Amino acid sequence: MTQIGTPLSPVATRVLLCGCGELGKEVVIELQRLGVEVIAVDRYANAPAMQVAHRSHVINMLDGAALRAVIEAEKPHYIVPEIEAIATATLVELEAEGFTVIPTARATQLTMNREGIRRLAAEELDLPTSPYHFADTFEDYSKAVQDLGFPCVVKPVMSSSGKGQSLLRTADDVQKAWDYAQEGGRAGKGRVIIEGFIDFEYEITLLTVRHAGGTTFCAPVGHRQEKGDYQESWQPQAMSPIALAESERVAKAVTEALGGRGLFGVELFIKGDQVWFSEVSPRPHDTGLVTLISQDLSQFALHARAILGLPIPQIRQFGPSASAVILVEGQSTNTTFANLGEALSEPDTALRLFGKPEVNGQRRMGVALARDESIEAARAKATRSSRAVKVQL
Ligand SMILES: Nc1ncnc2c1ncn2[C@@H]1O[C@H](COP(=O)(O)OP(=O)(O)OP(=O)(O)O)[C@@H](O)[C@H]1O
Ligand SMILES: NCC(=O)N[C@@H]1O[C@H](COP(=O)([O-])[O-])[C@@H](O)[C@H]1O
Ligand SMILES: [Mg+2]
Repeated sequence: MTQIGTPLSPVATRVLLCGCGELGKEVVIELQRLGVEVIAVDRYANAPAMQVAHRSHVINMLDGAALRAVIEAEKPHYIVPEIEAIATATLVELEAEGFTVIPTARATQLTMNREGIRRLAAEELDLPTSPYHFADTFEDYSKAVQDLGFPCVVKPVMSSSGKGQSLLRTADDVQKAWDYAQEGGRAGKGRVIIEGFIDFEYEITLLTVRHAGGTTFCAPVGHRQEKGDYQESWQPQAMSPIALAESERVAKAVTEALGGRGLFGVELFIKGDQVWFSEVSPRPHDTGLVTLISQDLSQFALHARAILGLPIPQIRQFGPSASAVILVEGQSTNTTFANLGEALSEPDTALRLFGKPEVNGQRRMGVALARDESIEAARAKATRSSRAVKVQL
């Protein structure tokens, strides 16, 4: 039987979050609402999720010994990865020693590296993906580009939010895309994936939750990306019944292969009735921020319920909804957000300001949310709200 003990007492139910950005912050809030004791871990102090957790630790999460030390000291009932860049080999060891990793240590290991998840999806599960090659050297990379032809996409195998990613249109792009991929990878220089370009009509994230009662899909989330980074998302994305059924088949297959309990963001490219698997996050997805206004149980609430083994009898979708990011560029540790009266002047709008302590370059610092009569109206409203926010560095 599922039970939750009093936080900060010997019977507490303890969750340790690895990664403390905007997505983790909302997961922590949902866990706090259920009376869970939350320990937040990230590489820098005052990260968003740390500000709402019971306590926090600052460590290099790619350092297996440091990660193990924190986990052994805190003895969490659930370890919840929130980003990809973690010493996942250590998570595999800890799981073998009896710790529970959400959704599974293997899922975090396979998705940390694009090669792991791509080979699983395309070669083991036989799911449709873009054609692809991996390369470690400029020479192999050039051959791969030649084989796939233009346009094609190159990404470091370890990166996220579009870091190090380029679209190659002509031979002139080959050298600079390589140089950028070598700079942009989160673990420094190394292997890249080269993918054939999929000329999709639209792309979706199919939020899929594996919980005690089975697998449940949210309504599809459509989104728009720039340079591999999400700008706006909306729900529901209109789809043909065949494309939706195929999307659910692909999402079911990949999440079943990764196993465990939790919410997954399955990224898919769609053209007519055709569906390609792109990648999957074994955790809430940035484009799923829209569910903070579009569903009674957001993707974060669903993750919390799934982790704790609680039921998810129904997910209520509230109709056309959208999110638009608040991107900030510059350098500051004293950012302020003004003109919020205008940003929230329309009905059915909401804001999340993440509380990130620093901007250095470009950073996602908040998101505007809106509901309306149509997807077009909801997108326009969310974008108006986002643009109304005046950021002072
Ligand atoms: N093979 C492809 N064909 C067409 N578009 C692509 C391809 N690969 C990536 N893209 C575009 O770039 C976006 C980002 O790619 P991808 O999801 O692989 O990057 P990411 O760095 O993992 O991003 P995130 O961490 O935000 O999910 C996709 O959502 C899509 O818009
Ligand atoms: N696409 C993945 C994604 O959106 N991840 C989210 O961004 C945070 C890092 O933000 P930062 O780079 O501003 O520190 C992560 O911690 C997570 O919440
Ligand atoms: Mg992606």
